[in-house]
Amino acid sequence: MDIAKVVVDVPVSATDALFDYHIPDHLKTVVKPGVRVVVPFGPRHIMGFVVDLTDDSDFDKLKPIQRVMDYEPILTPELLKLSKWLQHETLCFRISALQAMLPAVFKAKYEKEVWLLTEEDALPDNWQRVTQGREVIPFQDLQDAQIPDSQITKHIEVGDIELKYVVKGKNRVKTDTYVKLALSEPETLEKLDDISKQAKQQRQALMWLIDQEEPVRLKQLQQTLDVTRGPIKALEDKGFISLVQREIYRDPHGAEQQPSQSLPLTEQQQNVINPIMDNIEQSKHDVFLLHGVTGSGKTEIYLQSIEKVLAKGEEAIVLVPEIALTPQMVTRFKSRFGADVAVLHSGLSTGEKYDEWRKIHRREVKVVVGARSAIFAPFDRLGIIIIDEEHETTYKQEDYPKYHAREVAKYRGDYHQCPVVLGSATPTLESYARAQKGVYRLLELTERINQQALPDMEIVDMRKELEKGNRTMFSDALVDKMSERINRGEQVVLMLNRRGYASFVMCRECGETVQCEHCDISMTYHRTQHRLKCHYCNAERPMPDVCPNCESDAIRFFGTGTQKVEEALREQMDNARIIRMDVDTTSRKGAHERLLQQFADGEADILLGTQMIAKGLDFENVTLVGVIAADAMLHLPDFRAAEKSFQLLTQVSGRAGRHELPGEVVVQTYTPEHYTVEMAAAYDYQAFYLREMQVRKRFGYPPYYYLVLVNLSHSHHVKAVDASKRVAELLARELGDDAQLLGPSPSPMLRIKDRYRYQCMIKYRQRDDVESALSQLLNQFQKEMTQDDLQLTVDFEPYYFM
Ligand SMILES: Nc1ncnc2c1ncn2[C@@H]1O[C@H](COP(=O)(O)OP(=O)(O)OP(=O)(O)O)[C@@H](O)[C@H]1O
Ligand SMILES: [Zn+2]
Ligand SMILES: [Zn+2]
Repeated sequence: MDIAKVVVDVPVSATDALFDYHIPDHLKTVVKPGVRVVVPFGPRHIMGFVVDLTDDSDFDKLKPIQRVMDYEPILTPELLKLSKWLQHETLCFRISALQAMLPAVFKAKYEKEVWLLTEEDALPDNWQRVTQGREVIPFQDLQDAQIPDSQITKHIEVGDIELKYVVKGKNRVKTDTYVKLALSEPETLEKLDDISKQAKQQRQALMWLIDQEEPVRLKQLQQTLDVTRGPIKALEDKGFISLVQREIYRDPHGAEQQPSQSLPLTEQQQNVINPIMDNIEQSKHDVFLLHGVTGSGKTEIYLQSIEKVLAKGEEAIVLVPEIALTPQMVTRFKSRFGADVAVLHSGLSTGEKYDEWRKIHRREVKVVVGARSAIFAPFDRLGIIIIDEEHETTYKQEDYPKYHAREVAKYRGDYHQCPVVLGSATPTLESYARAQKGVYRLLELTERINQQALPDMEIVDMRKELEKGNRTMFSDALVDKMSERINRGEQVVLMLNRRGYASFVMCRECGETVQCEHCDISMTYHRTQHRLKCHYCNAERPMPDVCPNCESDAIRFFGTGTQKVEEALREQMDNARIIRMDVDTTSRKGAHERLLQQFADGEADILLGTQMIAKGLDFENVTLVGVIAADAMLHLPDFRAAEKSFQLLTQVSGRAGRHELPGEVVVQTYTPEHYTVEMAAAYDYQAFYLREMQVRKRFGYPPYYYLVLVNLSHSHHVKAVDASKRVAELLARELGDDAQLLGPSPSPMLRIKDRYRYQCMIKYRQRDDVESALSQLLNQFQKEMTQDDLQLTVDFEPYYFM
């Protein structure tokens, strides 16, 4: 086969096809599906992915592949196939789909290095002339010496060498110094007399090294024997030992964990795990919806299912929402499966992500715990996929490809014939409805472990507080209960529902608010820097002293930011020790973990934070949860507002009373009569589901209809309006009879970053009714998108409507 089908790195629809290239003879053994190549394209050379090999082409006179970029496939055949499916499902470019599956290192600028895994003399002469005693050599040196690609591939395949990508700049493969004997054991013993009897440390180090089978880390030697650098240097100078640089993995999660054993399951847990285990045993693919109240032991179900999968010699993917990917969560997996676990999340540096990916690619780990993109882990013997907190909206990617990890999981589960487990205390309506219809298999855990009761939820009507004359942001009930806990040495979690709230600046004289110059939104006041920031475009400016409109000095900030709550809290409870967690206090790397650790160590009484503290935390000593503004997001222009509020209230109350001590929750709200608040307080998921389904049915929203959102933006308002009309016309003409077109209408945030934004929403039941219309739309507007400033996106199953 001497023709390669290549997806080239040019994201415009005219090029979104496979291109045929001739494979020159010297690259025959190297070019395989899943490797990247450099190919001529017009006047340039560009990168492309080989996705297939073939003998025939409809074209004669094919151009040749210029060179290869990878010497082993970086994508499996399954993932290549999946990229095609993604392209079709999300209407993205194939190249975007392929790139979404790989760590950023493959997109970034990088250099290649060749690492010797064998003794130098095992390599042919032409290699030794290049290596010259080095264990790591720049790839360029091989090319300069004109070593053929086919030879490189061969040596990689037999394991003589390994090729590594080094991101240019800071992220290098990380190394450490190792010590090994330079001579054989008898030679060493023979020469031992060269070392003076006084040099005890040198002798001791040498004798210890003789007993080691492998080179050891210098640090380990120094620590074990308590020797300084001097004696080591002396041994090296005398030719007894050599020091070499070896690769080590960055370990973002620190030291070894205490091993943990599986717990004997409760009867409910046993009933729930049985069907999953059957699936694993029979290599069957079902989608399970594990609906379990908070603290019901869902994680233990995941752990024991994975154990079974590993025993079968297969692999597991566990998805966890980004903000729940706390050290606590990671520890639960690492302590059960030790070094078999890789962790992938956005907090890692490019280099760290690449390290973790490589462990998977080389099959050095069997379990991946990660955020959304971990769904693309390049395993080839997948035995289970678990999505914890399946209702989390972060599983949907907002950039191209706009995929939902749940759908990718189902694709991969079907491909590998293995179970997919979706877990949540508050499943999405979509998933629960599917379970009701029998599309998913419903598994329920209705009790907490040890029959611990779910914490009592008290609803406080803040309007009544105001009537009573309480003008603070804390109700009397909340303050009393907080003091009580602090006096008893227990801890409190306080959540400010920040969405929809912020501290904005307003003039009390004329009512002027300070808006961002580029976006339709009030700027947010940041007390520490005494500056105003826009949360959409990051624009900043100093806090004005006088109103820009009327020059009055009565300009103040309003609203409830976490900083402001913290101050109020300090005023009201002067003996309380408070840790605040929000975007400002957690922006530095590792800060998130450090704050949680401090709280776990009892260094604070109150953990105050935004949504980011609602999930996954499991602190023994927390007996009170307070929610400051439960309804803050009930009224957002989003048909999921009620569902999201219900989920958040349930999640955050689940943080209390998870262990011996009983828990309590205080929910402050201005709309206590709203069914969402009432039903969340009663922990009545069923009732909420039924009620909310009626609403969805009445207004024609998911799960009764599918949605697709067409967003467009332009820097000229008139052009944006004009384009929106033409988009709507095309859609009205081309959509199937059963699809409903709504719009065009201005987006709720009309302007962001100086761009005017419009949208059309389509409701449909059959994909056939929308697919060809949307493809045509993208094709027709392609030219305007590349040549004019128009941006147009199609978003299936949208989560973001602003
Ligand atoms: N079979 C068991 N026996 C004893 N303890 C258990 C058992 N299963 C789970 N636990 C413990 O119960 C606690 C709650 O379990 P877990 O965190 O798995 O619940 P969860 O349903 O995942 O909770 P959430 O959804 O709130 O995060 C944990 O401390 C866990 O170690
Ligand atoms: Zn802005
Ligand atoms: Zn004013």
